[in-house]
Amino acid sequence: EAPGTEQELTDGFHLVIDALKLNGINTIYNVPGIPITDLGRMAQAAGIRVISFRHEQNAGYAAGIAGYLTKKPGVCLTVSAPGFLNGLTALAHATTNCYPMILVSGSSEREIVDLQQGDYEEMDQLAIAKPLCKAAYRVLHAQDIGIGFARAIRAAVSGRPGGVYLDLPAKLFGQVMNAEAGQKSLVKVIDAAPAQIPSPASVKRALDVLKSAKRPLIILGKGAAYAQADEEIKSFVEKSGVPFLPMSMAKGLLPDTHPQCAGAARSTVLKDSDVVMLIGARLNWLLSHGKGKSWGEAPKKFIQVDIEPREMDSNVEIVAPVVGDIGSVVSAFNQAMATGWTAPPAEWTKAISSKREENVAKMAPKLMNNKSPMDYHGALGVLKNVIKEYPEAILVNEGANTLDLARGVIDMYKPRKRLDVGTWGVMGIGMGQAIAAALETGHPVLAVEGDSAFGFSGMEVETICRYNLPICVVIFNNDGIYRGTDVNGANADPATTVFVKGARYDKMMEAFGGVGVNATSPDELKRAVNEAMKSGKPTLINAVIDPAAGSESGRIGNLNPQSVLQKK
Ligand SMILES: Cc1ncc(Cn2c(C)c(CCOP(=O)(O)OP(=O)(O)O)sc2=O)c(N)n1
Ligand SMILES: [Mg+2]
Repeated sequence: EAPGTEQELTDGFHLVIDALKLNGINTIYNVPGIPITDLGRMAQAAGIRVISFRHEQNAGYAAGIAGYLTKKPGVCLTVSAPGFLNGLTALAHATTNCYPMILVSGSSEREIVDLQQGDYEEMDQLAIAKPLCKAAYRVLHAQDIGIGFARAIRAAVSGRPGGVYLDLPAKLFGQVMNAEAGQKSLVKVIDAAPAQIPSPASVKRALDVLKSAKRPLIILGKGAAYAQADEEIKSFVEKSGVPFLPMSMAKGLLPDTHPQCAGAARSTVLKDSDVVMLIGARLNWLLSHGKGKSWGEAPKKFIQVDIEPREMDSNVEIVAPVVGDIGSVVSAFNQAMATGWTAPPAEWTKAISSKREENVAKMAPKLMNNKSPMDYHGALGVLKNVIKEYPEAILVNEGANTLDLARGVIDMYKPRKRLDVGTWGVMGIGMGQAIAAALETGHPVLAVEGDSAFGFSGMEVETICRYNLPICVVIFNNDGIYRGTDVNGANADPATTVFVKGARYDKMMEAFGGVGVNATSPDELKRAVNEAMKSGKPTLINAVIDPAAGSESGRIGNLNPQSVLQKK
C-alpha cells in the first residue's frame, strides 16, 4: 500500500470470532482460562453468547445437545490439557450419539510439545482426541483459521453427525495479518449437510418387504428425531398403519398416546413382529443387538434406514438397507406409497392396542398412590401430568430407576422434547443438557434426576442461577445409587452405594438465589413443580423417595457381571 498508510490488521482472536459468526454459530459453551479467556471476552463483546460453566464436561454435554437440537455444531471451548480432557468425555459422547459438536481447545506450541520440553499444560491433544471423535484438525497459521473452522463444521454435521476436535495453539490467537486478506481467508460453508438421496431400488425393496409383512413394526430412533422431518415421518407412519416403537429420545415424534404407538407393548412387538423397519435407530445393546429372547424365536426380516452405509448388517442381516438422510428417505416412501398401500392385518394391530391398554391400565393405580415418602410411581404420576399440561417443556432425565421408570411413565407429545443419557447410558448429562435446552429453545426445562446422577453435574445449579434459566430440577432422592438401603458389614464406612441420609439438595439452589423446595408427598411435589413451570425461576425440588424403592441398575441389572464364587 502507499507508504505511510497504516495497513488494517486482524489477528487470530478476531478471525476465530468472524469464522464462527460467518457460519451462524452464535453460542459458545466454555470454561475460561489460559489461553482462551480473552477469546471468550471478545466473542461476547462481538455478540456471541458465551456461557461459562463450572466444569468443561458439562459445557461439552451442553454443546453436544445444542447440536442435536439445532443441527448446527454446538461449540465447546476449553483450556489446554486438563480442560481439554474434561471436554473429551463429552466429545466422545457426542460422537457415539451422533450429535454435531466441535470441541475447540487451546493447546501448547508444537515445537515444545514435540520435544516434550514441559510446557504449561503440555499435551499432544490432537493425537489424543483423534481416536475418540469423528474428525480432528489443528490450525497453526492465522490465514488457515477460516478453512479450519469450515472443515470442522462440515465434518460435524455432514453424513452421520458427530464430534470434531479443533486444536488451536496459544500463539495462533496473537498472530496478525492484513485484515482484507484475513476476511478473504474465511469460508462460509455451503450445504454443510447435503441431502443423501436413497436409490429408488432401495426404496422399492424396503416398501415391498414392509408390505409383505403380517406383523410389521417401525422402530423410530433419535436419528429420526434429529432429522427434523417431523411431518414427513408422521404421515409415513400413519399412511403405513404400522405400529411404531419410539426409542427414548424419539418419543414425541408422534405422541406416545397415538393409537399406533406400541411403547406400552414393547416386549410383545419385539417378540411377535415378522418385519422390523429401523428408522434412525441402531441395533445396538439398547435393542439387544436384534437377537436373543426379547426378539422371539420366529425368523424376522429387518429393513434399515440410516445415513451411514456401514451400519447395515452391523448386528443382523438387513434384507432391505436404505442409505440416505431420513428426511429424503421418508419423503421417498411417502411418494411411493401414495396409492395402493394396504394396512397391516387388523388382528396384529388389535393385539397390540389391547396389550397396550392392558399395560396402561395395570400402571394407572400405581401412579395415583399418595405414599409419603414417595415411591417412584407416585412421584412420576405427578410429572406425567405436568408434561401433559406443558407439552412445550423439555424433559431432561438421568439415573437408573429414575431414568428407566420415567421413560416408560412420562408420555411425550412433541419431537425432541426428551433429552436423556443416550446410547452410552452416561450419568452427568443432566445440567449441561438442561442449560443448553433452555438457551437454544427458550422453553422451560424439567430435569428429572436421580440423586446420584445429579451429583455428577450439580455444581452447575450456580450456572443456572447466574443465567436465570427456566429450569426446574426434580431430584428423586432415595439416599443412594439405585436405593439407599445397602449396608456395609465389614467396617464403619458407609456402604459403597449410599449417600448422606435425608440430604437436602434444595438448599444448594437456595445458596445461589434459586428456589429450593423439599417435597415429601406427591401433592407437595405437584404444587412445587407447577409453581416452577409458572414462575420460570431456577428451582430445585428435593423429592424424598423411599430409600428401599429402587432396584439395582434399574432395568439393566442383567448387564452386571456376577461372581460365581461363594461369598466368604
Ligand atoms: C459416568 C458414569 N458413571 C457411573 C455410571 C453408573 N451408573 C450410576 C452411578 C447410576 C446412578 C444411579 O443412581 P441414581 O440415584 O442416579 O438413580 P436411582 O437411585 O433412582 O436408581 S446409573 C449408572 O449406570 C454411569 N452410567 N455413568
Ligand atoms: Mg438414587
